[in-house]
Amino acid sequence: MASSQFFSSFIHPQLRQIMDNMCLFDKILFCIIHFLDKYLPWHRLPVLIGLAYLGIRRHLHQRYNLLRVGSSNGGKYDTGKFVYRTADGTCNHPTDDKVGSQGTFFGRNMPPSSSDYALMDPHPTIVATKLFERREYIECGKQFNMIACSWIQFMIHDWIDHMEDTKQMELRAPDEVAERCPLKSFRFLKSKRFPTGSPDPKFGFLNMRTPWWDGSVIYGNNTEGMVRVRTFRDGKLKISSNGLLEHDAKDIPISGDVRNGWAGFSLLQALFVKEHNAVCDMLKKHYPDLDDEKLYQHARLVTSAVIAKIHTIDWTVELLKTDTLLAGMRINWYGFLGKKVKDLFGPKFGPVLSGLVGLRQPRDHGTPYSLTEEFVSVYRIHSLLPDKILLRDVKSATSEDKCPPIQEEVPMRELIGKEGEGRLSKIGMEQMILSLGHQASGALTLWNFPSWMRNLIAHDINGEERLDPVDMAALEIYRDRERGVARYNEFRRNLLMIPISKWEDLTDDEKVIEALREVYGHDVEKLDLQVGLHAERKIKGFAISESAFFIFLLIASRRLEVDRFFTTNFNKEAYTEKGLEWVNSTETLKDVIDRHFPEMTKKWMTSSSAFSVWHSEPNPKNYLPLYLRPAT
Ligand code: HEM
Repeated sequence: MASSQFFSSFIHPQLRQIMDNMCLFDKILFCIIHFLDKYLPWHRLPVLIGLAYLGIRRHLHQRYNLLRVGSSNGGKYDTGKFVYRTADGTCNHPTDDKVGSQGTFFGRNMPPSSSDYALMDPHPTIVATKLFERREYIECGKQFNMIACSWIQFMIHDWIDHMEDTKQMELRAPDEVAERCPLKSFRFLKSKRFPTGSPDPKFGFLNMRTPWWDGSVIYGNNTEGMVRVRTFRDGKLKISSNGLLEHDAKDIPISGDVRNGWAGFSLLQALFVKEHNAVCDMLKKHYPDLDDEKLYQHARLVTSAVIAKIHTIDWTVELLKTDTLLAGMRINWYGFLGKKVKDLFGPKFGPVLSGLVGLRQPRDHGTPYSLTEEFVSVYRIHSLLPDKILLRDVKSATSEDKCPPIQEEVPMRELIGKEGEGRLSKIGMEQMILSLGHQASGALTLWNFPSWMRNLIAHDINGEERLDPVDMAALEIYRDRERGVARYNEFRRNLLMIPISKWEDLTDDEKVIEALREVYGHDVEKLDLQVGLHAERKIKGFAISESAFFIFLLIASRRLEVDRFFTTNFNKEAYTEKGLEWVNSTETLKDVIDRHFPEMTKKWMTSSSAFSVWHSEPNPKNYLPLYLRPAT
């Protein structure tokens, strides 16, 4: 009791109750990070101290921010019989065959919101109109390009998708904003709720994609999807002669996921189908006895691991451009001792020194794996999308040009769904990669939500157009509330962050503060999560908010350490020796682009990563220890 009072005196009053449930050791750790949050923000400290802070935070989030929702209803099985990934994500968890399979519950990082605000308070269309809608396109600078934007959609479609209900809901814009709304009202399907069979939480939502990092975005989420994309020859997947995705009789792309696609997304699917097929060729050359099934299975493991690695040590590093995160993400894959030591000794020194990949046993920290409602919410980042794509013309470039001149500006609307597929096939793969590479994505800030998405014809899981257009900006606000995701301040408290007590704690921008007052009055508790994440003052180098980042910190490691195929079965038997070499020698998206388009990056990319604007300067030399630096 006395120790409880002692520690409480250090802690913000609104966080004391959370701390009371911690063991003594965690209370001490919590006091350390709380002290730093108040007085010495971790991102201003030297890299090693910053890493220690993030290590403590990740530990606390693993203990207090992984909540189980419902049960998988699975059972024991013989892991020895399942040495490859299954089509629907079953048989990955070592003792429960259903964990992480298609159609299981989304988990949670915190309890469903306990606030009493009504579902329509304030009306989502008011929030969308007054705080979200793009007034003038704001770019995110040179840090993040349109390949990076397409990439994250490519990943989202690997991991998460809520099952819809058959019940419709209508949102009607209040008079106050109706004149300014492209849709005065719109209809959409509710998210389908299922009882969990347990009191806490009572209801949950199902994920229609497999949450594993298993490449389901190209391979499909079940047997039917897998059969659709395979050629059943030499392990390969279907691809058309122009290098882009093949299409069926209804002009729908043949790929693992076709919902809400656009040209940039389809382009990355095609690139990784090419990668899969190249892995098949390599394996067949070295192991001529492997049949179609084995070639497919090994190549799927290798390609999925390449995708996971690029996301970890290339994409995330561009999103969070700081030396601490550059080191942190490389440590996740290779460990503190770095790539050279891991190449020599393998994963034998444990997760900190040798990284998470190749661990002897998967670790789920007591909660079976799923992705979470809060994870979905922090990835609602549609403001990355611009209004148009600037097509660049290599043929008319001179030898002095660092960037090919603009040939045409294509509105985003024309690049989505079937129309987008048609445009992409005329543009061609090379010109599209190059154009997206040279174009910055949108910034994640208020008043930058694409206006064209406020009157959007969405596409269903079969790639077919929906009948009713939706206002995505308003729908995103509604979705978080419908699913019981905490509002901004409650979200922060649950993530052990200091809550805001006035608008000035969130931002220095007077115009934003005025707009927040207009929508939420003085009630900071009412602030919607999406608005808070977009309005929050950013850490230098971060494209996203710190509040969103702490969810990533937890989940980015979890996706690797919990998966049998990145831990116990990350070995020669599952991947083959040559397959492991392929994963090991591929570090970045640039490596993959170079493999398939050898001249492109040499000529047109000066940036350090294929995810930052290609004509930007390479990163300055950083001060990381040599062994932690990426190869140049
Ligand atoms: C042209 C490109 C895109 C289109 C047309 C599109 C469209 C949509 C639509 C219609 C929904 C479902 C809305 C609902 O009923 O709740 C959705 C959900 C979502 N989108 Fe996008 N999107 C695009 C790009 C992106 C990008 C770049 C991201 C970046 C991460 C993203 C992240 C998400 C997330 C996290 C969800 C929620 C999924 C869920 O509820 O399970 N989308 N998108």
